[in-house]
Amino acid sequence: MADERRGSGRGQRDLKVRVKSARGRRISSVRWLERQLNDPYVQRAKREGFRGRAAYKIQEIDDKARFLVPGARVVDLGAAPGGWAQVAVKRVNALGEKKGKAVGRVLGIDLQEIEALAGAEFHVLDFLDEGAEARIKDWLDGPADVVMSDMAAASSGHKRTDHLRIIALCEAAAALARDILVPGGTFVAKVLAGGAEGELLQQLKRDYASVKHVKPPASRSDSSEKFVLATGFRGRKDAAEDIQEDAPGRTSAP
Ligand SMILES: C[S@@+](CC[C@H](N)C(=O)[O-])C[C@H]1O[C@@H](n2cnc3c(N)ncnc32)[C@H](O)[C@@H]1O
Repeated sequence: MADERRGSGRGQRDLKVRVKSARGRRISSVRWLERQLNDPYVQRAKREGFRGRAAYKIQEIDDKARFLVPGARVVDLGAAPGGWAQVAVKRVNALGEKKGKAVGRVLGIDLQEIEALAGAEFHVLDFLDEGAEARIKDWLDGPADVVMSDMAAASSGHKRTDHLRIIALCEAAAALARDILVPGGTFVAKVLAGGAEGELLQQLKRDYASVKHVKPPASRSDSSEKFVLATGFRGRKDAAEDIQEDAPGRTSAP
C-alpha cells in the first residue's frame, strides 16, 4: 500500500495520510482503517491464516455449489495474494491429506508475484497478453475441472469504464474455460453490477446447464461486485477431442 504524508501538524498529517486500496484507488486511511477494524471477515482472515478476506467469497460460493471437490484441477485467474488458492488447495486436496491419495491441482496466475503456497503453482502473467491462454494450457498440461476468476483491473474511477474492463476480463476467462473445461466443469468469475450481459451471457447459457449471478455474504454490500457462476459445462465437440488426446478417459473430477 502506498503511503504518502502531507501537512504540517501531526493530527493534520495523520488525517491526510492516503493509502492506495487494492484496486489502486486513493481513499482516506481513516476510512480504510475503520473499515478494516470493523470488518469481521478481515479479523477472521487473520485468525484463520488466510491471505485476505477474499478467501471467504470463494469459500461461501463453493459451500453452496460444491465444485472444489477432492481431486479437482483448478485454474485461478487473478490469484494474488492467494486467498482463493488457499481455499482451493485445502478443498481439492482433502482426500490426499487424509488418505495420501492422488491430489488435485491449483494453478494460479496474476500480474503480481504471489508468495509460494504448498499445493499451488503460481505464475506471473498478464492474462490479456497474446499467448497467455497457450501458456496456461502448457502449464496445466491437461483439462481443468474449475476455472475461477477474481481478476479486476485497477479502478479508473469511472463506473462504465470499470464495468467494460471487468467484462473484458470475464469474457477472456470464459473463452479459456470453454477451451479447457471437462464436461460437467464449473466457471466462476467476478463481474460488476449489471453482471454478465449480452453476448457473454448468451454464450454462457449455451455452454453450461446452469448460469446464475451470486453475491456471497463476504462480498461487501456497498460494493457493486458480484460473481457469475456457470455449472455443468456441456462440453464442446472440438474441445472434447483435444482433451481426449491429452488425458484419455477423463471426464470429471473424482
Ligand atoms: C481482487 S484481486 C484477487 C484476490 C484473490 N482472489 C485472492 O483471494 O487473494 C484481483 C487480482 O486480479 C489481478 N489482475 C487484474 N488484471 C489482470 C490481468 N490482466 N492478468 C492477470 N491478473 C490480473 C490483479 O493483479 C489482482 O491481484
